[in-house]
Amino acid sequence: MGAGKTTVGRMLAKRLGRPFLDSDHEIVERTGVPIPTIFEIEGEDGFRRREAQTIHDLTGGGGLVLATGGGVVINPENRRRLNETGWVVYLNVPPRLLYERTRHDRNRPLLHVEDPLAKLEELHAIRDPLYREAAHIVVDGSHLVAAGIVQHLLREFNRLCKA
Ligand SMILES: Nc1ncnc2c1ncn2[C@@H]1O[C@H](COP(=O)(O)OP(=O)(O)O)[C@@H](O)[C@H]1O
Ligand SMILES: O=C(O)C1=C[C@@H](OP(=O)(O)O)[C@@H](O)[C@H](O)C1
Repeated sequence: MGAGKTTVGRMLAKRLGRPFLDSDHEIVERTGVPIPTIFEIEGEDGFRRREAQTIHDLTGGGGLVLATGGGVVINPENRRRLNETGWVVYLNVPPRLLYERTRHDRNRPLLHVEDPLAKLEELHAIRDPLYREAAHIVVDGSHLVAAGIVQHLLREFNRLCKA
């Protein structure tokens, strides 16, 4: 949901010396069309099926930093798969800031509504417990400096690996 996962994920991957992948980008590559077009032709259900297949295909091998679309947690199998195959980070950003960071971008079909802030508030309320269920680390993504979030994550990964 425009929480800053690309910014933070790329920086983290660089620090870890691992490749960075983005599941939405992979879906666009596979279909050859932008995400709003998938929603138009196949509806949200069609997009979610492609998303689940992509998550399945990109996880399990390890050795990479994967950014996922904000709705990936709706599907219990996605939550389980992500949680069991890697360290999952929930980058939590309040709806008002999500709105600020996404309002110039037309690439999010779920936000093509009259009141995108209200939609973000609704989605955040529904999804927050699901992100927490899937995640090993919950981090405040409203931090101003992405590098600070990355430093924090590196310390947390270290702690988890030693536990
Ligand atoms: N820590 C941050 N502080 C301020 N702005 C940020 C931060 N992280 C991301 N942004 C901005 O928010 C927007 C969305 O970030 P991005 O990383 O592309 O999000 P996502 O991949 O989750 O959609 C971009 O304009 C980016 O510059
Ligand atoms: O929140 C969602 O359900 C979605 C978020 C989008 O990704 P971002 O999290 O990058 O916006 C994209 O996967 C799709 O439009 C659906």
